[in-house]
Amino acid sequence: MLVLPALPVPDFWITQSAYIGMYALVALGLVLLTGVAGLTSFGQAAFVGIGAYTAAFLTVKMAGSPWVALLLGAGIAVIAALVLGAITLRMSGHYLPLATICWGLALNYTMANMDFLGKYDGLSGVPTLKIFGTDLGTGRGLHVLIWVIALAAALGVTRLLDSRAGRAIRSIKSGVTMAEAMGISTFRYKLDIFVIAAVLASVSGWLFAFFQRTINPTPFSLGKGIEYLFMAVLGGVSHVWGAFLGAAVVKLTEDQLQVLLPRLIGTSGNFETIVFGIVLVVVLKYAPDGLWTFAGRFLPKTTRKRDWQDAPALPARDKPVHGEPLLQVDAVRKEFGGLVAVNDVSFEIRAGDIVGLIGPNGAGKSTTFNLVTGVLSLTSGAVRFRGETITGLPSRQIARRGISRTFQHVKMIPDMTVLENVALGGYLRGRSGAVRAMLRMDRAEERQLFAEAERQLTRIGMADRMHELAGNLALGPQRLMEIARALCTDPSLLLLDEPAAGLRHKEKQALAEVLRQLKSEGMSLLLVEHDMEFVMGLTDRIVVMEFGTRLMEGTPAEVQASPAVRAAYLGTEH
Ligand SMILES: Nc1ncnc2c1ncn2[C@@H]1O[C@H](COP(=O)(O)OP(=O)(O)OP(=O)(O)O)[C@@H](O)[C@H]1O
Repeated sequence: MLVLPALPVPDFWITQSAYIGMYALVALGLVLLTGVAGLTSFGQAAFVGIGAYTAAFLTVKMAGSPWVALLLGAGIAVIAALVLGAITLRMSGHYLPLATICWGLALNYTMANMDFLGKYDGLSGVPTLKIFGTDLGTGRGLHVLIWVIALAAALGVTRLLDSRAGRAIRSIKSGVTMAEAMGISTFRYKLDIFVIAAVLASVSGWLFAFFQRTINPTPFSLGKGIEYLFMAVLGGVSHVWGAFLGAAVVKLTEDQLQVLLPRLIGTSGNFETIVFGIVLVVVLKYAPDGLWTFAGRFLPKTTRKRDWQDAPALPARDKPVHGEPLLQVDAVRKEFGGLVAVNDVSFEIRAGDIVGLIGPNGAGKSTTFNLVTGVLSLTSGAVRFRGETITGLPSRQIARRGISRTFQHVKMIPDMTVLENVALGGYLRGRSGAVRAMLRMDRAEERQLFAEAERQLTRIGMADRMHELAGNLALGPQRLMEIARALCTDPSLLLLDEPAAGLRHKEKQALAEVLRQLKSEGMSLLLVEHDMEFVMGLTDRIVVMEFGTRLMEGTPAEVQASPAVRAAYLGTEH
C-alpha cells in the first residue's frame, strides 16, 4: 500500500485506498476493544469526530499547526475516553453497548449544535498537510502518510497483544474472575484499550480532516459508528488484519452498491445498508470469526521461537517456614439473601499442609473457597494470611499476597497456547505495560516469564505440550495447566477447586502424583474435592462441611471412621 501512489494507478484507486487506511485505523481499535476484550462499542465514530473537529477548528479558526491539532485531538480523545470509560466500562452485558450508543449520540449532537464548530454545516477550508516543507496535498502524498500510520498502528497492536499486557487484555473476554485471581486489574486494562481505541479513532479523524478538507457532523454519526463495528466484525473482529480486510470489503462494496442498487431499484437511497445487514447475518452465521478466518488459512502457521533458555529467573517471594500458621479462617459467614451458604466456619492451614475441604453437594465448599480468595465478600468473620488480615480485599490483592487458585470449571483462554496461558500466572512478577510492549522494550522480561512458564509446565509434566492451543486440550491436561498457571504466580498457598472432577482414572493418578510432588517441595494446599479416594490418599487433614457448617475436622482416618460424616454423605440423620 505504501508504494501504490508510485504506481501508474488511477487517482480513484488512491482515494479508495486512503479511505480504507483511515477506516482500518478505527476498526483496529474495535478489534482490540470488541474482538479481543469483548467490549462492544457503537460510539467510535464520535472519537473520529473529535480528531477531525480539533484539526479543522485549530487550523481553520485559529491558524494553528496541524501537528499540534494531532496531539490536542488525541489528548481530548484520551480525556473523553477516560471519563466515559470510568462511567461505562464497569457496566456489563447489554448495558455497555447501550451506553456507547448514548455517548456516541451525545458527542455527535454536541458537534452538530456548537456555533463555533459550524453546526450542521461544519467547517471548511482545512489546509493541506506539509511535512518538512513538502505539501502532501489530498492525494498520493497524504495516502502514504495514512498508510504509514495505519501499518504502524497495526504493528503496535500486534506487539501489544503478544505481551504481558496483551495476555491480560485477552483474558478479559472469558470473564474477569480468573484474570483478577491472577492479580490483573481488569478494569484498568479495559480503560487502557478504550483509550487506545479512542486515540486510533481520533488520529483517523485528524487524517480525515486533511483528506476531505471540509467536515460536518454526518461522518461521525451513530450510523457510521455501526459501520465501523460492521467492518471489524466482517473482517474478523479478533484479528488485527481483519480490520484492514473489513475496511476494504465495506468501502469497495459500498461504492459499487451505491451505483448498482439505485439502477436496479430505480430510485436512489441508502439501500446498501440493507445489503450490509443481510451480509452481516450471513457472515455471523457461517463465519462468526469473520472473513479473515478464510484469508488466514493461507498464511504459514508459526510457533513461538524458544529463545528464553538463558533468561534469568524471576524474583521469588520469601516462603513460609514449615509449620508456620499460614491461613486462618475465623468464623466466616456468607448469606445469599435468606440462605446461609457458609455458617461461621473456622479452620487453619499451616505451611506444608495439604488440607481437604469435603462435603455433600451444596455444603458450601466452593463458597468458602471464594470467600478465602476474595471472589465473594464475607457477611461476617475474618480471614488472615501469614498474620495479615485479608478480609474484604479484592482477589487480585489476595493473589499479590501469595494465594493462588484453580477453578471448579476450568477458566482459560482457549485461543492462547498452553505456554501463554501459564505465563498469564506470572503477571504479577512482571512490570511491563502497554507502551513498553508496543515499543518492544519488554522482550527481556517476556523471556523471563516464558522461562518460568516452561519451568512450571515441566514441573507438572506438560512441557511437551506448551505450544498447543489450550482449547484443544482434554479436560485432564487443562486442569494440570491451571495448576501450572497457579504455580507461576509463585504462591505460598495453592487452592484447588475440585481438581479431579471429570478426570479419568489415569489422569487422577497423574494429578495425585503432581500434588504429592508439590507437597514434598513444601507447597501448602487446600483442596475441595468430591472424590473420596483421591482426598483420603493425599491430605493430612480434612475439614468436612454440611449445610454450610463445619461438621468435623480430623485426619483422613478419623473422617473415614466418623458416623456423622457417613450419615451426611448418605443423607441420613446423625
Ligand atoms: N451466588 C449465589 N447466590 C445464591 N446462592 C448461592 C450462590 N452460590 C452458592 N449458592 C448456594 O449456596 C450453597 C452452597 O453452595 P456451594 O457451591 O458453595 O456448595 P458446594 O459445597 O461447593 O457444592 P458442590 O459440591 O455442588 O459444588 C448452595 O445452596 C448454593 O445453591
